[in-house]
Amino acid sequence: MHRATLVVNASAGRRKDLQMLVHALTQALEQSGVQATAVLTTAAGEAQSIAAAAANKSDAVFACGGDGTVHEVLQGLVGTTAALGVVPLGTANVFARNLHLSLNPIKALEQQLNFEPRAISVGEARYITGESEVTRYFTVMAGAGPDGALVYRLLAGKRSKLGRSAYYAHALRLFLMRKFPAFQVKYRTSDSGKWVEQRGVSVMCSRVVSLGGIFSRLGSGSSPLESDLLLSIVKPPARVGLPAWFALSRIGLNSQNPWLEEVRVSEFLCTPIETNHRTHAELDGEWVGNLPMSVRLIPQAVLLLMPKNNLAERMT
Ligand SMILES: Nc1ncnc2c1ncn2[C@@H]1O[C@H](COP(=O)(O)OP(=O)(O)OP(=O)(O)O)[C@@H](O)[C@H]1O
Repeated sequence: MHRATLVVNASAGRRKDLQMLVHALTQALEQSGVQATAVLTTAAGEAQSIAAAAANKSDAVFACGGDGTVHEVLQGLVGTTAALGVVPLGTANVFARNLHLSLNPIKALEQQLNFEPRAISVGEARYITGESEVTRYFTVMAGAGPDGALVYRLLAGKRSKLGRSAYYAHALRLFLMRKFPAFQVKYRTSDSGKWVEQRGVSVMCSRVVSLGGIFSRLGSGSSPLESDLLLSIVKPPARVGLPAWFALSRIGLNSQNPWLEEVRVSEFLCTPIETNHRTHAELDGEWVGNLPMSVRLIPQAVLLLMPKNNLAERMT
């Protein structure tokens, strides 16, 4: 690695020492012989264009923030030759945890100086915003239903102030108390290639081993190295399906849950059934809008800094 850009979410987590930290991160790169540039965001959504502009002049672009920052930086890097790196400064840091990165930002950066770029597949979601179709990529998860409603309610600034435990408590209450209408889920199985139709009150498509905290077993067991998508569909009614999903996943009995279908797919499409009800969708923990949404896997879409040789297998 000769040149690296740090894209820093100036509002991630609850850091008061950000300026000093950015200086220390830049120094750590320079001391390793890497020419470093740091750019701080000034507004939500800006990390994407900063990363896209940095991609053609950097070997690696580090998303310094939480999963929302990784998500934005990813949008700017798909299809480029710059590798994605992560410096965890967020609240949940699910992607960084799944990469087995230290949660100490400097240590995480130093770890990745010994990593190598490896092409990974990413999810691609398409949905409508206003009049236009939007395409976005994800590395942690895509979901619709309760998790979409959760991130819709917990807007970014408020969420950061809440911290992890308050966030989980809020999530649990919302999942168990709110009404969630059924929507249609159409998916193509990765083994037979057949299209199957199902009704769901929640879909979750995870690309990581663990979503962390109370979500750790809900949509777990996938990896960014896998060449298909792991889809978890909770079947209606929500008042039975959602508590059963929470309870049985905690004790490792997902396979015994009659209200849960876990299937490996190459693509899926979620469409509302009741037009007077909105079903919220999220990507990597960021609210993106309402159903309909279609999702597929884009092979070898982006380079990710990963442990060398067999250490990478720890992600699977
Ligand atoms: N300068 C900024 N001012 C306000 N919001 C910003 C700024 N830069 C980035 N954001 C927004 O902050 C939001 C949250 O960022 P991020 O996900 O990185 O942190 P987090 O929520 O603390 O971490 P995690 O997602 O891991 O829990 C993102 O939606 C991003 O668009």
